[in-house]
Amino acid sequence: MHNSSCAITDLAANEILDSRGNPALQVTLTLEDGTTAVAGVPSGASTGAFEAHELRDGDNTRFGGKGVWQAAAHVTDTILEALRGMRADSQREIDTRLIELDGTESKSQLGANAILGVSLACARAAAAFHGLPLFQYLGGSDAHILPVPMFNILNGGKHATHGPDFQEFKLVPLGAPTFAQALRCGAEVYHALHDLLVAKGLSANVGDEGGFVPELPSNEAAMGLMMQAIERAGYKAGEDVCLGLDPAATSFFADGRYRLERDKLDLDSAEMTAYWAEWVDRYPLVSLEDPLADNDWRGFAHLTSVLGERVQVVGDDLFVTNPRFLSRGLAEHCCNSILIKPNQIGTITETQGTARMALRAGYTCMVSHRSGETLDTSIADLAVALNCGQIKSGAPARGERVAKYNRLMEIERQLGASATFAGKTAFPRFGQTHANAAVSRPDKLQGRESTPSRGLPA
Ligand SMILES: C=C(OP(=O)(O)O)C(=O)O
Ligand SMILES: [Mg+2]
Repeated sequence: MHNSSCAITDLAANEILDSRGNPALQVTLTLEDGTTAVAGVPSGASTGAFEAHELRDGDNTRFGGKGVWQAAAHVTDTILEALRGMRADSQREIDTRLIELDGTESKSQLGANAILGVSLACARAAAAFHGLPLFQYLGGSDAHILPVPMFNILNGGKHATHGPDFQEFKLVPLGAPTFAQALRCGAEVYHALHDLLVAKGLSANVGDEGGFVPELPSNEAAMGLMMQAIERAGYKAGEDVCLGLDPAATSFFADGRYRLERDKLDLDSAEMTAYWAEWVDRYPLVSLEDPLADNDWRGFAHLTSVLGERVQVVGDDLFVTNPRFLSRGLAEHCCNSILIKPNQIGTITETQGTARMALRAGYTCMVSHRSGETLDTSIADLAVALNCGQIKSGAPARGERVAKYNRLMEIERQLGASATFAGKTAFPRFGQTHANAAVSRPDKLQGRESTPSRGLPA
């Protein structure tokens, strides 16, 4: 059945600023019946080596970052010419056409930013045309699971200066009964951490994703602060709230060594794994993302064999949302979870394909924002569409981060009685982990925190 009013008639593209103040691409798509949809494309800082190519203008710098006018021109010239007249609700055909049109493995001809902007705008327009919310259009009538949010409340690595070596220290409020209460918990612990930092005379400045960036004597001191903030906010660590990490280890890996400046340590891959094993013993960690560098496949296989029964090991830079790298990971038993970032692969169809491939293989999936974000909230809908149960979108503060969390609350309200918060079920290893380590062994934890060489300044 052909309905011509769903046909694509126009595409517009322009530069906007992302949350770091760098140019980002915004695409507006129009259908024959007058429906319009807008999509914004985010941008990473700690990018994986094999991510789809984000097209940036040469040295034509604007606003302190490189522009996206070339990508915008591809949208309004080549892509519009190819898609004009196609039905917006034929997402798979449209994405296939975009891939063919580009013709490169890395989407470097048209730019993955141009391609994703169109792919997303197309999905949004089709959803609007059919009178469906985006999560239902993408996920069908069974899309009902609200993801556990991971709140990155303490920033380091490439997302902050003078912070810890590790990029993200995250709260995982898996014990909450609803998404809205998980969000409230995240905000309360975030504020408790702020007050704790002020009380200790530490900086409460924030990094790219809205988390605080205190200057600390060791990386582990950040874990101590997270635990104290949870307690200060009146929650029970290991029960109401667990912890997640994204060290983004590629950023401190060179010549086969992991160099931790804060800890004055220079480790090989096996020693880095042993370092993480100690943290898994000591803290209620449920998720460990990119604990090793993105070319350390053997190291990942070893780490997964040692820790994979107890903790979620997530491949972000390792898999770059790409089925080719995920296949290698499945074959070599690397990780048991994948991060899903639409702009790492470039189309909605491929993003959903990689996520479903992972879920079929028994891997968990976490949908993710980028460190340079726009106000686009598509990832919130995508997480519900996939029923995958996990999302990360930074701190529960800053407009571009809370836009996604607020959208999830809206979806929860829309779904009403059908809404199901993923909670602990999103973490199949939760019961087997040492998730209660901090609760059942407070003496050990306290001991570590008061160790002078590793402890916080008074
Ligand atoms: C969100 C992340 O950072 P970026 O967008 O800088 O890659 C990440 O590494 O998971
Ligand atoms: Mg990451």
